[in-house]
Amino acid sequence: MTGSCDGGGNGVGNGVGDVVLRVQGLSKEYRLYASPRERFKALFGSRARHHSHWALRDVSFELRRGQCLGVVGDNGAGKSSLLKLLAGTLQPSAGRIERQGRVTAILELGAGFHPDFSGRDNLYFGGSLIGISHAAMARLESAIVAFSELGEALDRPVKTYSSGMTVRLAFALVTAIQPDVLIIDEALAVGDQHFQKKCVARITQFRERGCAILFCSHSPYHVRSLCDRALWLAAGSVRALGATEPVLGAYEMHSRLRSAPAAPVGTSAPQGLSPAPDDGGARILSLTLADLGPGEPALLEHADLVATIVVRGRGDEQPNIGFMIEQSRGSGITSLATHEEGAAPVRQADGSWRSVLTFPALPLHSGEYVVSAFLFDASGLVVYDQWLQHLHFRFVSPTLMPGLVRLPHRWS
Ligand SMILES: Nc1ncnc2c1ncn2[C@@H]1O[C@H](COP(=O)(O)OP(=O)(O)OP(=O)(O)O)[C@@H](O)[C@H]1O
Repeated sequence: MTGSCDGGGNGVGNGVGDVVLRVQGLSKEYRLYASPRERFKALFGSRARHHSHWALRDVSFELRRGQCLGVVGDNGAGKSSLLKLLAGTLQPSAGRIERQGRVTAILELGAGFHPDFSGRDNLYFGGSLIGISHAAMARLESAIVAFSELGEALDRPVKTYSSGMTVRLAFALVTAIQPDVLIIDEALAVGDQHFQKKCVARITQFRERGCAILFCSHSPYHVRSLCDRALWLAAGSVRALGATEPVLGAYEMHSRLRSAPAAPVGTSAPQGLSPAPDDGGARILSLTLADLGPGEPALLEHADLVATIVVRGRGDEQPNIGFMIEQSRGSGITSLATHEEGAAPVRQADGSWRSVLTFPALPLHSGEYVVSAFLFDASGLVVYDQWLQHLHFRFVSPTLMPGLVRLPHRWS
């Protein structure tokens, strides 16, 4: 499920500053056999009966105290293999991993729980697997139980828990002790919106106290928000490593080229609308564009683009709203968010929140475009809801020149 291990004494910190994780020449070979029979025969013979698949080849990097490294890459690039190697649940075929201090991994939350044991018994059982002694667990138990909010369910067998309850218990357990290195796979936060916020708050708090984080994600937004460095894995090798923005910019360019042509044109159906049932939590209620005329996609009949987004927040929390314009087939053009610009949504009489975003004299050339809306929490880290590529529109620019966007400019 998850793990913690104490890498103290491995020597990373011996006079090497504040490096807490050092990976050198790390490689992972998976051996693929044509059949179980071939695998069995390989145990007794000297002849190689497998095909090799190198999921990772010669990966090297360092992580320093307080740093957050985002790992990105296409499907199959080797991200999960890397995380499992760092967590110690997989053994490398070559290379070295040096750790300093406590390393905790949030991977496959709850997978190691015993279904017939109660939640409480699993705390002691699971705790012992991640280096928390019985005595230490007795001290931590009440805080873990409080964080998981499981109440009396704690004494029921885990097999009676919903998946949300299981991950709440697992998250509370593995993060009960602040690690020196935290490894997070994809899901930054787990469970419902309320628990997601708690998870993000705990992770952020760890980071503020100097915990190094290695975070694997398909969400460039989260990598940008959280990470100061990024590692791009391509076919098992390091394609780029460095400051977040240049690495992500290069990775996004690669993704765009790979996936073009992108979204289908001509539909105004709410694609990507959150499939979650309405549980009364925060969500986007509407996204509209003013002055859309007839046609498919609709023609924007005004030089200004005016988008109105109405959302439902959580309690009294001030939500944040994001908006993105993309070409219908091709590149993103601009993304904006209220928390980036100090432009708080306005509370309406019915309790909803509303932002109106105006692009005066829309500086785009003629073409077909699509817009998306996002709903964030107060911090901008938790994405409560997103309506991806929700509305397509056509725009005829007064400019006759070719291109995509009229940049601010000056002739002299
Ligand atoms: N147990 C395994 N046996 C054989 N091949 C494997 C095994 N696990 C992963 N692979 C292969 O290793 C490569 C890297 O897989 P990995 O899961 O690490 O990639 P990933 O970047 O996490 O992908 P995704 O984003 O799709 O989760 C892939 O080609 C995958 O098919």
